[in-house]
Amino acid sequence: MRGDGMSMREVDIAIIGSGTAGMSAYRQARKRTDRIALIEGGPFGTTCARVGCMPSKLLIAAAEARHRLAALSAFGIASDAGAVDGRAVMKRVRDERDRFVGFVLDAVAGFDPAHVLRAHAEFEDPHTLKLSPAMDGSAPPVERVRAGRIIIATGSRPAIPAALRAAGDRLILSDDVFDWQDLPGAVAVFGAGVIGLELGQALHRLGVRVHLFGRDGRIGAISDPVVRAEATRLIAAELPLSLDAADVRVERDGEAVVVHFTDPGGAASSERFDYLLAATGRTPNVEMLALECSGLELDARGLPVFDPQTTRAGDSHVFIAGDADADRVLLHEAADEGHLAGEQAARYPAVYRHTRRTPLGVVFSDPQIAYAGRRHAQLLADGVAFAVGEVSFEDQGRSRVMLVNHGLLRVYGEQGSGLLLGAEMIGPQNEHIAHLLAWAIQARMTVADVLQMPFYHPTIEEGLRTALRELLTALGMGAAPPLHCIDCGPGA
Ligand SMILES: Cc1cc2nc3c(=O)[nH]c(=O)nc-3n(C[C@H](O)[C@H](O)[C@H](O)COP(=O)(O)OP(=O)(O)OC[C@H]3O[C@@H](n4cnc5c(N)ncnc54)[C@H](O)[C@@H]3O)c2cc1C
Ligand SMILES: NC(=O)c1ccc[n+]([C@@H]2O[C@H](COP(=O)([O-])OP(=O)(O)OC[C@H]3O[C@@H](n4cnc5c(N)ncnc54)[C@H](O)[C@@H]3O)[C@@H](O)[C@H]2O)c1
Repeated sequence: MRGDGMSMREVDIAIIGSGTAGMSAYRQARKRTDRIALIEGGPFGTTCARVGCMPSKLLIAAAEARHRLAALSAFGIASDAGAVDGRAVMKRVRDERDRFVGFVLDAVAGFDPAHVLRAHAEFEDPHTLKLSPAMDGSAPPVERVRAGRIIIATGSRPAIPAALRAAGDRLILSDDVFDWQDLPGAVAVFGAGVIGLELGQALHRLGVRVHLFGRDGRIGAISDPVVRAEATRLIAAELPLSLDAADVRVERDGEAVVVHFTDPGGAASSERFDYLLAATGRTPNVEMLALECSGLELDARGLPVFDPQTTRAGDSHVFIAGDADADRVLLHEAADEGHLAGEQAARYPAVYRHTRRTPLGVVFSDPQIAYAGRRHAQLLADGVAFAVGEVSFEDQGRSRVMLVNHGLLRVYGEQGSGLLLGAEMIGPQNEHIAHLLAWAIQARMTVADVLQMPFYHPTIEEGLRTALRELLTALGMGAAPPLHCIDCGPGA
């Protein structure tokens, strides 16, 4: 503290944001120094537990439970169950969400209280952070923090296109959904990306009237046009989907939100909803950081230029981790980057490059959308010579047995080396197949190597084997498998 009325705390490392990345950074930095400030301006508990991964999966779990009932008659089982008690559904989502948040709060309570500052932080100069009251109004314990190293772990927030603001107080974000006391009657979901697809389908399956509006034909962050076409077909077969609607206009009519649009056939439509959910992407929380005072080089988006293998911004003493860097905005990547940033900041000026994990992403729609390794668009952009193998799940044995036989998986292998490069897919329980593939790619296995691994019968993984065999043939490294090969087991 300084004695001139300008209170200042001097630390080795200041971490801005105590989400997943910030907490992970704190744990690493704490191993090497006791002079730390972990500064949090919003609520503790992390985006993932409060309004992200966990509550969304709770809502999806309820929706899937009801959806399975619809398949019962096809198995010869009569059921008149399936009435949805919206209040009970949302109570379980909130209760379980609170339980997950409680675990995070317990972890924060275990941190040294002298390290934790409730305040909003922004740069005053490259080594000084100016503190102002936190979101809950609590006054910061000091006015400034002066730090040898600074970690930016400020997360992201929903990006809202101006045109959607016409919905006024009926415009909602994913954050709002998890505090609902009951399910609404009708919701227009804007954005057919990851959040729009997960929440839109879940609400539809819980009996809410949903219309999913996308843009430019994009769906679920899929880059492979063949997989995207299959995903569009499957989702459109279940709920109203407009990925290419033109002249979209939003207006309020009393308590209702009205969406006017022209469908690809040229027909003009208007539809009324209780709410408009904006799921139109997320933007990193950096513009309130006064980065212009940080001395950092910024890119065209105003984000610090950084190295993902060190998390270091340029050759500075500043590190950036999690959604704030807009690089890989996923939970396990935020945790990894926080770990890396904490370790590097503590070691600074000795900074070492680390190999990052193989990319892996899962959209918890049904069927699940997933990717592993390099995506189709990236392979094309990088000019890689690659071949493709694919399998449809329509006739895949185990998928048919379970009546989940929908979707398509495409795997990519490198010409010449036969290395497995990546995959994109929509299909049953594909979260597991995507993991297997990401692990194989990280282990630098060839397609032939993966085919040497055991495949149990009858499993959905046998579908992966079919795609890999086709890929091996397309690479010129193996004979075409016989149609319905019997050593694979029936329906493999
Ligand atoms: C609906 C939804 C579902 C999701 N589902 C999944 C999923 O299934 N799987 C998956 O991998 N990922 C999922 N994600 C993404 C995942 O939640 C994020 O990638 C991850 O939580 C980001 O963590 P973070 O530490 O970067 O940010 P956060 O957890 O948001 O932490 C940032 C913290 O910084 C604080 N802060 C910001 N600015 C300041 C400042 N100036 N001063 C002080 N404090 C500040 C904030 O208050 C916040 O506490 C989902 C996201 C959403 C929204
Ligand atoms: N299962 C998961 O891992 C999971 C779940 C949820 C969120 N997340 C993370 O959160 C991030 C943000 O999710 P998101 O769904 O908001 O972003 P997103 O980038 O996945 O999708 C946003 C979509 O909105 C569309 N869009 C933009 N403006 C529009 C408009 N005016 N009208 C209609 N469509 C419009 C875009 O074309 C895009 O398809 C994801 O990229 C992901 O990394 C992950």
